[in-house]
Order: sequence, then structure tokens, then C-alpha cells
Amino acid sequence: MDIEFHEAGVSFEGRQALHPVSLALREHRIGIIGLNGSGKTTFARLINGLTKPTTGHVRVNGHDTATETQAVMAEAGFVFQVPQNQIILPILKDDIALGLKARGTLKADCEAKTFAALSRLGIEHLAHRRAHELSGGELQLAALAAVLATEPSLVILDEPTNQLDLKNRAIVTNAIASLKENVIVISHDLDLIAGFDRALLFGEGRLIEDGQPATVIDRYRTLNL
Ligand SMILES: Nc1ncnc2c1ncn2[C@@H]1O[C@H](COP(=O)(O)OP(=O)(O)OP(=O)(O)O)[C@@H](O)[C@H]1O
Repeated sequence: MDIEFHEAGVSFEGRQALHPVSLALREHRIGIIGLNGSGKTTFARLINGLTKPTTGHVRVNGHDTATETQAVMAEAGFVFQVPQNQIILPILKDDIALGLKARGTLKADCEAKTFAALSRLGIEHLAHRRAHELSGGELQLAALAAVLATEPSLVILDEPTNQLDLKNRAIVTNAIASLKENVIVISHDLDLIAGFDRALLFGEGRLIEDGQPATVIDRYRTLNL
């Protein structure tokens, strides 16, 4: 995975949500931390083309996120902060299959890919369940399975353990640790980020620290004093 930001910045209605930033991301697991409203989600959405830069550009494996958005989205899957908003059809397996069909997967292959993704996370027993009846932890894993089914090389997760109790937090943390795909995780859960290969700290729309998680987390703690 090769992600390059070249002076990429975002403003909404004249307000700078993310000041221009240049960097390359190539590590297997990268954590993004920072206070509320500091630009973390805006930065992450730039990576798979959900948000387009208002200045500069972002490239994912050579594809420009603004002009080759479909190619970028095929490489980079996004698990949203509220999984309820991601799963649309009532029955989980139907929802995952719908996402696959939308990406051009042959109907005959959808079922196998759906069950392969569910079983990777140990939740194939949820396939026929109604999404709105799932627990918070089950729903988070289901949303991750839906993205994994599309076979991206990078998975971006926006606060995946945010609303979970300790037990489900551990289940989701272990599921993320087991992924062979590259992962970029936005989180306030510093334990989740601590074992990653790199961390980025945002503050007031700027990248203010970038490096080993232990160092970056220490800096974050000083901001909260
Ligand atoms: N679509 C949008 N339209 C207008 N302003 C936006 C939009 N998306 C984000 N912003 C603003 O940009 C700034 C950064 O928001 P962003 O969601 O990136 O922060 P964040 O660090 O992910 O916050 P949180 O931890 O609360 O999720 C905020 O001031 C937010 O209000």
C-alpha cells in the first residue's frame, strides 16, 4: 500500500478542516488520534476519496483519489463510525452480497465471498440474523466483514471500539490485529493504537506529531493536561 499526500488540505465553506499536509503512508498498521474536531475523519476520508482535497492531491497506489475515485475505493474500504448506517438491508448476508454485487461481483460468487468474510471474523452464525437485532460488538464485526468481503488491500476504520464494552472492545481489537490487510484506524482507544507501526496526531486541523505510537501518545497526553 502506497499512500501519498501532496499538500492536501480540505476546507468546508471557507473553514479549514485540514491544513495542507504532505506525507507518505506505507506501514501495515497506522493509528490516527487527536481531540474531537481535530481533522482525523477528514484526513481518513481523503484516503479513499470520500472527501476530495480542496488543495493539493492524494494518491493511493498511484491512483489520484479525486479523479480515479472508483479505483481508489476498490483498494481502500471504509468502516464507518456508526455501523448501523452502513448496513442497509435487514438480513446481514443479503447486505454483504448487495455490496459485492454493486462492485461487479458475479452473483454466483457473492455467497461464497460473503461467508468467507464472515468466517474470517468468526461470525458466520450471524449471516441470517437481522442487523438491527445485533449487539454493538456483533454489528461492528459485521460492518468490518462487509468491507473485507470486497477484498480491499487497505481497511480504514473510524472509531471501531468507540461504543463497545470491554469484552467487545477486546474482540474487535483482536479482529483488527488478525487482519492481513493494511489498516488505518481512527481511535480514542489508545490501547488499540499502542501496538501499531505508526501513529499520527492531529490538533486543530493540523498534523502535529507523526512517529512511533508510544511517542505520539505521550504528546497527545500533554495536549489533554
Ligand atoms: N461535511 C462537513 N461540512 C462542514 N464542516 C465539516 C464537515 N466535515 C467536517 N467538518 C468540520 O471539520 C472539522 C474537522 O472534523 P473531523 O470530523 O475531521 O474531526 P475529527 O477529529 O474526526 O472529530 P471527532 O473525533 O469528533 O470525530 C470540524 O470542525 C468539523 O465540524
